[in-house]
Amino acid sequence: MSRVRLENVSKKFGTAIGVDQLNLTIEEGEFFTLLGPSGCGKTTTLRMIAGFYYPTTGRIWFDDRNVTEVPPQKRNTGMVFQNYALFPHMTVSENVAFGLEVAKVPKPEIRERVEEALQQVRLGGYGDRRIAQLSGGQQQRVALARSLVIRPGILLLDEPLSNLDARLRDEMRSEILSLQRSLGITTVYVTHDQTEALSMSDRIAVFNQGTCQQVGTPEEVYNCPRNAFVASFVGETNLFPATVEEVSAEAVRVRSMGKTFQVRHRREEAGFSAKPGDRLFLTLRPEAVDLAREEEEGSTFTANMEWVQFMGTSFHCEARLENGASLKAMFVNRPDWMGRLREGDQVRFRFPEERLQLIPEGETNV
Ligand SMILES: Nc1ncnc2c1ncn2[C@@H]1O[C@H](COP(=O)(O)OP(=O)(O)OP(=O)(O)O)[C@@H](O)[C@H]1O
Repeated sequence: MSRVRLENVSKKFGTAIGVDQLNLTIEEGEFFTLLGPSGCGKTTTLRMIAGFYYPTTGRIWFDDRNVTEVPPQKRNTGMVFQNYALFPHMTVSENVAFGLEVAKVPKPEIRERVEEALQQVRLGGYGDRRIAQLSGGQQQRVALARSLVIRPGILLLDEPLSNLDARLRDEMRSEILSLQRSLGITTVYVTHDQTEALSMSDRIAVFNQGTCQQVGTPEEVYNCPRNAFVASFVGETNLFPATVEEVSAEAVRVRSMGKTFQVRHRREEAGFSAKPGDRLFLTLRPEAVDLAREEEEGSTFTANMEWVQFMGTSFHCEARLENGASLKAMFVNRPDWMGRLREGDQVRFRFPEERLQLIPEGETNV
């Protein structure tokens, strides 16, 4: 098992920047996810950890070993690719055995280890099948077995679930996670899917345009996003432009959409400071939006319901506020609410002040 450290790592492709000045530490045994939209640099980062790319500048460490320019086969990492990269003309066992054959491991040991790896991914008895005879999910398991059979210190997974249908994805998510937990192997997982990242990871690094925007536990990244990009990429959110009126020890008073809001401080640790006149975003997650009671005043807004979607466990809706801003809201399904949320209706919403947060307007880097 290894701890992985990236120190001021940048990767340029000609003049294009793949990754810029990245500093990351992935702890031993951790399930660590690189999350971000297409082209943000997550695969480039994973490939540098694997040794398929060398950084243009900076250093990579596995524990105390500088591996910056060590070739992939000498790093003891196991990698699962998005398209699995299996050999279609070989059997399952031959695919899994490949790395051990190359390393000239004795035949009886290869047989034993291949069987053990297939058991780990619940493919015991499938050794003689051909790859073409397997479903997508089974092929994914073969790829996983092939990466585990070499007993790597670090497991690298590049969007391993993106070719599977939704139900299989959920199933494989739990399987990969329980395998990782039982082996205790340091794992770096690349995905653009925030649900995968939130549900599987010990910690997440959120990427945008080649830079890391925030590193934290799923709860930290979701509940205390550091900037507008993280707030809107990890989950959905409402962002309303606001101006700071007054800053006290406990709260910041802001003006937004013609109303005044008191927002409790909770960002000192992130180095956030605001002064009167500053422009920033007031944010509120859709699930924090509430319906106002008849007599209620204060932070309430009348809005026109533009659409409502029933999702089974919840209703998702979007409404247009009087000032033209749109508001996303989400309500847990309660049968007694049927018919209360209808497209075209005037609805009064409440913004609970304890759920409001402030995010600096221009901040894009950590
Ligand atoms: N071999 C390459 N040559 C030139 N540019 C590259 C190369 N690989 C990546 N890039 C560029 O570097 C940036 C980061 O790419 P990267 O593949 O790491 O993104 P990603 O977040 O993994 O995206 P995706 O999810 O689409 O794979 C992109 O702008 C991409 O075009």
